[in-house]
This record gives sequence, structure tokens and C-alpha cells, in this order.
Amino acid sequence: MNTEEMKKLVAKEALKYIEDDMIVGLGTGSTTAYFIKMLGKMIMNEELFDVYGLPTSYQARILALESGVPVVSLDEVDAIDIAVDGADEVDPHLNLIKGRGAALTMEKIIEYRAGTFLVLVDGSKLVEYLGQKMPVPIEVIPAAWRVIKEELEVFNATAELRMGVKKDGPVVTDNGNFILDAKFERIEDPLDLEIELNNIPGVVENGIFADIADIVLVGTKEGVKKLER
Ligand SMILES: O=C[C@H](O)[C@H](O)[C@H](O)COP(=O)(O)O
Repeated sequence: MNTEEMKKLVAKEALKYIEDDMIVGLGTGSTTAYFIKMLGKMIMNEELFDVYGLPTSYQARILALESGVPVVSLDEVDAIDIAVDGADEVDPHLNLIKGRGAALTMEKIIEYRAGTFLVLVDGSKLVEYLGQKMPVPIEVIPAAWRVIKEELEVFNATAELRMGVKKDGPVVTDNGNFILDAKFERIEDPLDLEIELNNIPGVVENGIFADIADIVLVGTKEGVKKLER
């Protein structure tokens, strides 16, 4: 089984958590994209009723609308039943790094408030400690990017301004900000670092999601493995 097949497998498994009348936070990225398409099919086939998606990005919103998932915005809902999203790293305590797709701020706003936060990954995302493979994406106010990059040296982190691929210059997030990708040596206390980074003036949000995930579904060659906090 290749990585794409593992992503599809966990996306399919995630559908079992969706029931009629739910508000579902829709994550960003390639794994959740499979979930959104499959959810759309179930809604279109009338296997689910009165399910609304709450997108975490323009990507999720566009895909949801194309797939037949009706969408709502955060200010229209009283509660979020469940949120489903991918991750870039998952440590043994189910702390996460997210934000490869630059959608971390809206993801955290929604996933923090969800009744259940369900994470979908393939086995390659499991790490012994956060920062093992991936930098921590930090969304910053554009005017402050250079000073924040320098201030991150206090944390022994080396940060790079994320540059666009089919765009000249820096990536601009859905919120109009920049992203610094900060490589830390080893993140010993994710919750502490998450709070400290958000205390730097000009930081909007960072990609450490400590103590938020409830369930992680891991796609492996042997099938789906469920990890719970
Ligand atoms: O901003 C992007 C998100 O945090 C993604 O959910 C994360 O990067 C995982 O994406 P993928 O499922 O494509 O690996």
C-alpha cells in the first residue's frame, strides 16, 4: 500500500465518526481532501442528512462546495461537533505540528473548539518528539517578519521566510500574513513552546497543537491504527 492509499484508508475510516445533524470542521491538506470528497459523496447519496462543513481554509471551502458539502462559517454555528484534519508530525502524546499548507491559524481556531478533534495521518508522520523532521510554521504579521526571525534565535531556532511556488515573493496566508518556518533542535515541552511563541508580539499563531487532538487515525500497511489520548 502506498502513501496515497493509506491517506484514503484513514479518510474512509473517519466517515464512521460523522452522523446526521453534525457541524464538521473541515481541515486543509491532501489527507483531508480525500475525506471532504468522500463526505460530499455520502451527502449527495443521502446517506447523511443535515451535515454542514466548517472549512479551515479557502482550499477546504472550495473543495467542499465542489464536492457537495454545504458550508457554514464560524460565526453561524453554536458548536462544532467534530473536526477532521491532517498533521505534519504526531508525537507519542498526540501533540502535533501542523501548517505545511499555511492554514494553521484557522485550523487551530476551529479544532480547539471542536467536541472531538480527529487527526488523519499516514505512518510516516509519527515521530518520537516534535521537531524531529519538520519545522514549526509560524504565521506572522508581515511588517514584523524580520524582527521575529531574529527573536527566534533565543529559542535556538533557525527560521526561514516561506516563499511562494507559483508566486514571486513570500507566501501570503488566507489571513494576509507571512509564514516563518522555524527549525528547533528538539521540542521538549510542546505546550510551553506553543504558549511562548504566541507571546512574541507580531506572532498571529504557531503550528504546535499541544493537547488538542483527541483521536489520531494512522494509515499503515496493516490497516488503520487508532491512537487515543
Ligand atoms: O496547513 C496545513 C495543514 O496543517 C495540513 O493539515 C497538514 O500540513 C497536513 O497535510 P497533508 O494531509 O497534506 O499531509
